[in-house]
Amino acid sequence: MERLWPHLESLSGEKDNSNTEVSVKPTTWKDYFHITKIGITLSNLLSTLTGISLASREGWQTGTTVLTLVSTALVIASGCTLNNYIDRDIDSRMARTQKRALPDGRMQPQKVLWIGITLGVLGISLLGLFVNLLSAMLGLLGLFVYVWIYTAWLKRTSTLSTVIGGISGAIPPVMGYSAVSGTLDLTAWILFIFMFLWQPPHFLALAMRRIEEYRAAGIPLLPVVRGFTETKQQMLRYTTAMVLTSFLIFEVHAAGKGYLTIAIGMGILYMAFCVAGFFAKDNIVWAQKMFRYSLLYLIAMFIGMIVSR
Ligand code: HEM
Ligand SMILES: CC(C)=CCC/C(C)=C/CC/C(C)=C/COP(=O)(O)OP(=O)(O)O
Repeated sequence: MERLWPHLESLSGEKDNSNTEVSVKPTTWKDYFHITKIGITLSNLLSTLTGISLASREGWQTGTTVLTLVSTALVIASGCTLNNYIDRDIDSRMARTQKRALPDGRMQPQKVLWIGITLGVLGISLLGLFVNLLSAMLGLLGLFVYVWIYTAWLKRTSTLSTVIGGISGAIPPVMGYSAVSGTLDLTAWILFIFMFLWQPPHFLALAMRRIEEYRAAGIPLLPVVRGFTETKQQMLRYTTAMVLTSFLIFEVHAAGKGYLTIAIGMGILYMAFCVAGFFAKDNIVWAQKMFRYSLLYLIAMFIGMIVSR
């Protein structure tokens, strides 16, 4: 295992020397939240809530909603914690990530590994025992794709990492939907495709903004390998497909006219932002705005789906 995936040494029980270079500092209570990437966990939870809402047309079931949110949060937090564990070597090479608890020596890798495993076992068990088997299986699939396929393998080796990683990011809303409906119907698939398509423009904007750091860390992202023009073309393609998919949520009567208004307005603006990128004087400033807009767009769309029936 060591030769193929040197960053996974402790999984095989071998000695972990990854942060022996840095002094061991005391762990703060905040570190326990931050290793779960609390911002990403909570935003994924909003997507789960949206899935629950779309499937709850007959009215909310409070028990199922609370149980689904708590157990899905545990599964996502598990994925993020295990991502922090596996990525501790590359995280120490980038300014954005080197102050995290592991690269900074505030937590021991073995401890983080066990926290990640415990959260995952707890979340999947709760889903399987108290929600349904389908949502538990989806959680397991999301965890597998995010931790093993994306983090341990593709992130270090291929520009396809973010596209394949997008499968895991598209699963939480479907977990919410299937927790209530018990099925994977057309609406569930549309939701999945919408979230899948949202992610490449979201992340490619960040990858452009931080290109020098990613290049230095040796991560083969699209802007690093193919340059800015190709990246902008791909962002426009994904965004166009995502905006068209967003209209289908109205077409299948999963959300109402209020939602459609938001989808059209915010969608056209998103595409206009993408086109503006080809004329941008400063690519980094443009990319920064695109990243922020990707988050604003998603929050507005989720609120539209939840509120407009
Ligand atoms: C291929 C999939 C994805 C990739 C590669 C990705 C990557 C990233 C990265 C690297 C950051 C850190 C930005 C920074 O530190 O400056 C980030 C931030 C963020 N992402 Fe994503 N992301 C993905 C999917 C998602 C999904 C599915 C959601 C929500 C449903 C999401 C929501 C957010 C939010 C809210 C932030 C800002 C808050 C924070 O950094 O804690 N991302 N994303
Ligand atoms: C069900 C389940 C577990 C779903 C996973 C949901 C999830 C956490 C989605 C985010 C996907 C993703 C690729 C984030 C970036 O990680 P990164 O390692 O590129 O970010 P970093 O560079 O900031 O560490």
